[in-house]
Amino acid sequence: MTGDERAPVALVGQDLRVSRGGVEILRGVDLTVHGGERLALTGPSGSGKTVLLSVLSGLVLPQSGTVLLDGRPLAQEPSLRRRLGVVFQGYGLVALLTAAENVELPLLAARVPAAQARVRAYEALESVGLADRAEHLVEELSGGQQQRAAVARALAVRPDVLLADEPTAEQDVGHRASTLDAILAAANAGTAVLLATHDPVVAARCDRVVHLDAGVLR
Ligand SMILES: Nc1ncnc2c1ncn2[C@@H]1O[C@H](COP(=O)(O)OP(=O)(O)OP(=O)(O)O)[C@@H](O)[C@H]1O
Repeated sequence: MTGDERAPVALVGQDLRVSRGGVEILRGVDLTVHGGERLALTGPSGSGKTVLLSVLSGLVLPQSGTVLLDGRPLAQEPSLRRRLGVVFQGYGLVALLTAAENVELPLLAARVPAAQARVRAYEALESVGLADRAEHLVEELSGGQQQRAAVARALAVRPDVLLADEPTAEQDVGHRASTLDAILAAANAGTAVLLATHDPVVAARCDRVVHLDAGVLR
């Protein structure tokens, strides 16, 4: 035991439906990602991958359907969202904080002691090759570095579920491989990993691939 293993739990989406402006974006999606599993979500641009990840993360409420984490409904228990790590396309980093401070934020919110939060932040930044930029402000980082900082922030919380939208899209080939290694390694500790991707290299490294087509999962 490394001390990081945890009982794997599943994230389940049941009959998820989302409409915007009269257009159906998700048309009854059922999806389960199991603890320890690496699942790739593919599909053409506009097929609904980002919307599906937003719903599964609890950030967007579906018109109907349910998201369950460990059998409990996310919509009714918002605190469950602390057990999720998310990497979205805008990254959501705080520009006037350093990379390390950004990674520490959710740890401090989870009442991890400050010294421990710092160690975990550096470990996570190291895992995505960003330790040498840890003390730089986000606004001083390149787009690809910001993306890796967002990945580090999601990994540092040791989430039950990691939801990531194109988490290596801004990386060169070398950093794509190492960032993907760090993300996929989370599954070894029991994290359920769900990656939306257009990249066949990323999909090929996952255990399972599901395909979204015009809001329907195939
Ligand atoms: N807030 C919104 N209002 C209206 N339409 C939306 C909204 N958000 C998303 N959409 C539409 O929903 C569809 C799915 O969008 P989404 O971003 O989930 O696609 P995607 O599969 O992630 O695409 P990409 O691969 O290009 O990132 C698109 O047609 C998009 O225009």
